[in-house]
Amino acid sequence: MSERIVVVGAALVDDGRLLAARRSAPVELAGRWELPGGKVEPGESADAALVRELREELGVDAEAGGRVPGEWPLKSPYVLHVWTARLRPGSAAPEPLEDHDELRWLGPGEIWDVHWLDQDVPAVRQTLAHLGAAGGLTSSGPGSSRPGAEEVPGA
Ligand SMILES: Nc1nc2c([nH]c(=O)n2[C@H]2C[C@H](O)[C@@H](COP(=O)(O)OP(=O)(O)OP(=O)(O)O)O2)c(=O)[nH]1
Repeated sequence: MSERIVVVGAALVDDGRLLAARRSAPVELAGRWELPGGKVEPGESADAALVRELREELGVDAEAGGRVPGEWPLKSPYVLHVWTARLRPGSAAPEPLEDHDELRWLGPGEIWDVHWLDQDVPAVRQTLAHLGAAGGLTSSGPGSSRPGAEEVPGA
């Protein structure tokens, strides 16, 4: 029997930008970018895990929104679920306290400027579609960079 363990990743959005975090460990993931988050513990809800992980890793007071539809396989036995999240009023700004050595807030035209973990690319793409449908971020995918495409002239 194979047991799956859910890793929750946060699509933390603030002021129309998505937070990306560069992993500092383990060595095979170091230097690549991900959605901050971590493993859901036994008996813990996914949204509670997300809030806990964001507090531990980034020092922020966040609240979970909704789950982005989909599930992405990571190294067995892990699977990635993505939840939208936002900072609560009065939260500290995120800092790379644990697991990461750099953070970047990415605007709609910058999403693919960072070297996401390979396994995160489809999750990020789906997250953008989800956020775009909700009136949030929009961006074209990796390899289809169209500078300025998201700018709507003449408003
Ligand atoms: N948080 C997160 N982990 C990811 C992503 N993509 C990806 O492959 N992973 C992997 C890295 C790790 O092997 C695993 C999650 O581990 P973690 O180290 O972030 O979780 P954690 O804080 O609960 O870990 P732990 O040190 O307490 O055991 O999933 C992602 O976008 N976000």
